[in-house]
Amino acid sequence: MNISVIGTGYVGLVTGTCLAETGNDVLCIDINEDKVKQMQNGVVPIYEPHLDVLFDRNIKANRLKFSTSLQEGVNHGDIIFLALPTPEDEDGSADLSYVLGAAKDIGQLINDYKVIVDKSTVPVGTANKVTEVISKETNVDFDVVSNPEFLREGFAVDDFLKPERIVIGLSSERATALMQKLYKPFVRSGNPIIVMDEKSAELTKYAANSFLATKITFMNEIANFCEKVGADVDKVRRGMGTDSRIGKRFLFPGIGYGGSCFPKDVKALHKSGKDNDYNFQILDSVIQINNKQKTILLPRIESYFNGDLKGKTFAIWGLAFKPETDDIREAPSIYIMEHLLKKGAKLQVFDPEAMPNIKKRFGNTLQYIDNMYAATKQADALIICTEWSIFRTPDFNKLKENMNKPIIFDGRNLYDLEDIKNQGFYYSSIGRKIIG
Ligand SMILES: NC(=O)c1ccc[n+]([C@@H]2O[C@H](COP(=O)([O-])OP(=O)(O)OC[C@H]3O[C@@H](n4cnc5c(N)ncnc54)[C@H](O)[C@@H]3O)[C@@H](O)[C@H]2O)c1
Ligand SMILES: O=c1ccn([C@@H]2O[C@H](COP(=O)(O)OP(=O)(O)O[C@H]3O[C@H](CO)[C@@H](O)[C@H](O)[C@H]3O)[C@@H](O)[C@H]2O)c(=O)[nH]1
Repeated sequence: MNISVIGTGYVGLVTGTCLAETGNDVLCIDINEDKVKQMQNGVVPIYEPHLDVLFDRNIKANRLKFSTSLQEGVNHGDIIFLALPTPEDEDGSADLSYVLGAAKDIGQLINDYKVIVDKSTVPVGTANKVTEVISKETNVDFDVVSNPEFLREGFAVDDFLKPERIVIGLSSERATALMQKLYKPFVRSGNPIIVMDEKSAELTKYAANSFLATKITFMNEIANFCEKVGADVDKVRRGMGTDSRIGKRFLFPGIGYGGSCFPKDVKALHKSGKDNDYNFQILDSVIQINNKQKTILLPRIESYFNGDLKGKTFAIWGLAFKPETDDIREAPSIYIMEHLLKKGAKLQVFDPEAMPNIKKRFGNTLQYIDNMYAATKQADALIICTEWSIFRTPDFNKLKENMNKPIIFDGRNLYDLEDIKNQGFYYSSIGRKIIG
């Protein structure tokens, strides 16, 4: 099939590449000329594991192409995916200007039947809005489909190729047949394509993300309580997670959830509630608790140094909002670093992939070190914000040699308490007793 994807970010580029991988002829459109040039030159503009192999293969096979021209995109695709940003607006709602703007432009450009697919995360009722906007511009026949995306950054290719489910919200038989045909190769494992109405599909996405954010937040509260009463959240987590009704995943406490999705999606669902005369009390709490959790290490660090951080040097390991991505959107590291800089601290930072993005935001206020050990030289403490695998088994002797004092504040609970005690570190983590 001929497919167009409008927007080549984490979702659009993965969607386009994976659809080319199953034999479709895909044209990806982006407004960012530099990005399009890079892709036309065979360069993947984001860090996403395994994407480069598929990207290369499909460009070579002539199934994956790039352009800045929406007109070309509209002419090319039988199915046109909208993978555009839906960032948080000032009032917490999802900003639909990118999606509705593209819908209007498409309406002015179509001249034969198209299926327009909302891949972006959009509030209930958006498919109707997209339909209205396009209808105002054209009399040509078209269908609008809601097809929310559930991929995780860092695992995006695998999640797209082997999805646990595909949710499709639509009301037209013609579009149903096309979407079923498109997704057939991805559900060979027996995982379902779940077809429903547009509104339910739109809400499914927000419900899933908000539930996961709530699960994490619940565990963060349990962790905070563990510290009050002397329990160990790692043990509690294992004790709970083995109950199959609860499940082992997404029970890891830490310095809050971040990223380009959970923070904005929880707020957008909360706002949708308000707009429809429903008060999502649980989400209100989740938002507030997570805001606090992001900076939970700061009072501990300040109290350890008697409130005086001026001139202190901190090594920061992990800047991305999670491992295996270069994405720093709503990363807890940002909030921690901004606070420490305000207090006059010097920060020596390291991340395997996210340093260029952090540099765009922080400029030369940070010392960017391209080696995790070198970042700890003369540091008064090490602060861990992201659980990259390479941080899991460090050479503790090297750390002790490098640092002024062996002190670690760990926002991701990477180390075993007994091990770290034997190594002679002061160690403060989340929901576990302080060592040292
Ligand atoms: N990132 C994720 O893991 C993820 C997962 C599932 C769903 N989503 C949702 O998917 C949507 C896209 O997210 P993302 O992370 O891929 O965004 P992104 O910011 O990484 O990418 C968006 C792309 O759209 C381009 N763009 C903006 N305006 C355009 C226009 N008018 N025409 C063409 N291109 C345009 C930008 O240049 C950019 O390349 C959002 O609604 C998000 O909530 C994201
Ligand atoms: O036990 C856990 C699991 C995750 N997190 C944090 O939660 C955030 C989100 O993590 P994750 O869900 O792995 O990453 P995303 O790439 O943001 O993916 C989420 O957001 C996407 C965008 O909507 C959805 O498509 C995915 O299904 C959903 O998992 C990160 O800050 C993690 O550090 C925890 O603190 N504890």
